[in-house]
Amino acid sequence: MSKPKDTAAESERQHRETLEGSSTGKGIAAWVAHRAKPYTPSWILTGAAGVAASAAWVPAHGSAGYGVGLTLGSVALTGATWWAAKATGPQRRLHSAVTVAAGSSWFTAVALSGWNSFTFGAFWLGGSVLALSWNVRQVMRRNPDAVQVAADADGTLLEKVKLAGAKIRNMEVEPNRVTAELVLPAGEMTNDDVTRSLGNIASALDVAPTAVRYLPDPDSARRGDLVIVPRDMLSEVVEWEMPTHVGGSIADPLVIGRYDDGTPLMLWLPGDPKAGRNSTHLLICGISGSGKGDGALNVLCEILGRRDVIVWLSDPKSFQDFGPLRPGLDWAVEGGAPTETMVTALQAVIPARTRWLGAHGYRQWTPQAAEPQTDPAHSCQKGRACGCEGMPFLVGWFEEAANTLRFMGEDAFTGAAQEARSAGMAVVISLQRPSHDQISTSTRASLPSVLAFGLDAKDEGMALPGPVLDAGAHPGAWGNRRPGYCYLVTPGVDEQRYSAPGRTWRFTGRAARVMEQLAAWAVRNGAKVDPVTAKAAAAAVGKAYTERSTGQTDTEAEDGASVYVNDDDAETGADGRVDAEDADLDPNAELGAVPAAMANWTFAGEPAGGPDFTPEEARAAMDAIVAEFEHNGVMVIGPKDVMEHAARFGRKRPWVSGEFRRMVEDGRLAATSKAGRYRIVPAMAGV
Ligand SMILES: Nc1ncnc2c1ncn2[C@@H]1O[C@H](COP(=O)(O)OP(=O)(O)OP(=O)(O)O)[C@@H](O)[C@H]1O
Repeated sequence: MSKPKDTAAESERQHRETLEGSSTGKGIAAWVAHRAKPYTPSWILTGAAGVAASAAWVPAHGSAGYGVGLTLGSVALTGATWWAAKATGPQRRLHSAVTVAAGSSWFTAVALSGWNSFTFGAFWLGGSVLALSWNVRQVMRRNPDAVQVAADADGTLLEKVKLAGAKIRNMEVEPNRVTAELVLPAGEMTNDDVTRSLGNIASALDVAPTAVRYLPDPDSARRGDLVIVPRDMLSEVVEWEMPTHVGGSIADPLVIGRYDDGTPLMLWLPGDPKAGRNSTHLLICGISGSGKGDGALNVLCEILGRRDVIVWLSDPKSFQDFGPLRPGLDWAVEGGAPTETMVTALQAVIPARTRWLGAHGYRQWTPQAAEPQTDPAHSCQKGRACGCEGMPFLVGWFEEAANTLRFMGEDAFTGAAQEARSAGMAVVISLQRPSHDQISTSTRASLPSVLAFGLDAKDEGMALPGPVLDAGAHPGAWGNRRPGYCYLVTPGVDEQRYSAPGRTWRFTGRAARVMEQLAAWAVRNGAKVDPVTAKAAAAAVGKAYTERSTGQTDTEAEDGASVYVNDDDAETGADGRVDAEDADLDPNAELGAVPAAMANWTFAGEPAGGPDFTPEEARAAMDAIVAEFEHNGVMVIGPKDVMEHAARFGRKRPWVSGEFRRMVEDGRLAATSKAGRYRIVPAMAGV
């Protein structure tokens, strides 16, 4: 056990003592004095300060040097208190510092000017309030629930839940947490037996199922810590106020709520800061009403407050929740074709970004990569600083992502996700249900982090890793009855915390105004897309990116993008909107000559009534259709999308398929990783 000191047990002993006493007249006075005794130190100290200040007044009176000394002493004492209390909780630290600051200021005032109506009033009013505030803390420190649980969690409890023979070695009782070190009988039981008994332990102690957790000792099959958190400290709803670290780096923690013991709930998208690994992708999941939307807002607001990150976001829900933040996003699209285009661009920028990072000596993205490259150790030119523009971290965010994942196809997603982790990119995917019909096992495995809100119990296995569920995590117990309750599994957080519930902050109407201000801040002070990413995106999807609508006015990056002609970076695209008819087309296969049978399809048997286009006119019409798609920012298409238009001049599906092949040969279309879908090569890329 890490903290042998048992403050709750001590407060319990004091509590028992205060209740003891007799009921005779003398006895009652003695009992009152006895009960009041634990609360007297703060009052005695207040009185002592009064006496000491009166004594100090005599020599101090009228001395300027003494006045300066006292004032400096008061400041120094407050500073020392703040420093000395750094190991305690934030509330205790603030309370101590405020008490010392108020007390020493008052002492200085009396020492210099003596007793008058002001110093007297401040003494009895201020002194009483401060003394009482410490008494209140004393009362609150005792938590009968924890004490009761500790009393119950003895050998009888273990027998009741069929763990007879197990021993409790140490028991630590904190205000709202009991930690019992369990040692199981050698050769008879394993940690798995305790895991299986967690529900029974919760039932025996009459606490919530999620209040009991077991953290097995990784070095032993029969030892571990049984943690019981009797009172739900998360039941209080806390409103979101503002991001925690505006102007900081995306490498600083994103703080999105708190755990049940009050510590901050946080994650690092660029990866574990201690281990220095590659970035992580995040799955946010939870059923409707579980608070997933507010949870996502917590994460996104934290991201947008950082100086070195840009966000591409797809939201098929038409920015219902994210509306106020939209101007702060580098690129924002709704669902359907624009999302498909964004995914294509996201895949296309990966190799360009990885190449740039490698050329500048970064094995992984760091905040330094986002700054101008003035360090010769991070230069693309031998022996001297290159001065290249920095590359901000890129977050690709896909709301209601089940369709997006289907568009991309499993292999395309897992491959891209893997590569993106070393390209200074993180993908955030939000899903209502992480079930097998929504997300495949391998796609799930490529998302190392998860923020799981209340779920359907049968989806728990896909949401959280087995050991976290074994340790007592149970999001299925919440459903949508505990909005904002969540489990966070992510690199950088102590694994023992994975099974501890947390709660995000709630967004209310008032938050919209702050979000607008945050977006405005991001437009002015946040990162702008770097030329490498912008050019790779423009090469892949052209105007869909360069003419994207955002709240940003800086078009520098887009200007740079328009001269980019290297198409290698944009070789792959993705989608899943493939007709059954096209599914067996292999877009990557060698495009041989058009089959003989197809040659005859051309323009034969056109329906009567269709415009009488010559082959040349029909081809020109086809080119115009593709140009129209490009003009509208739809950069990934398939024969199905074109059919409706081609039918108007009497062309059928085989003719359209033939035209697709011609355009691939001409370089106007490029195959994507998905059968039957093609990326329009931006007209400018061939300039
Ligand atoms: N941390 C929280 N504390 C308390 N209430 C919350 C919290 N987060 C969200 N809520 C409330 O829960 C309700 C549902 O939240 P939210 O809309 O975020 O859920 P959701 O999972 O996104 O649902 P849907 O998918 O239907 O949009 C809202 O009334 C919201 O105010």
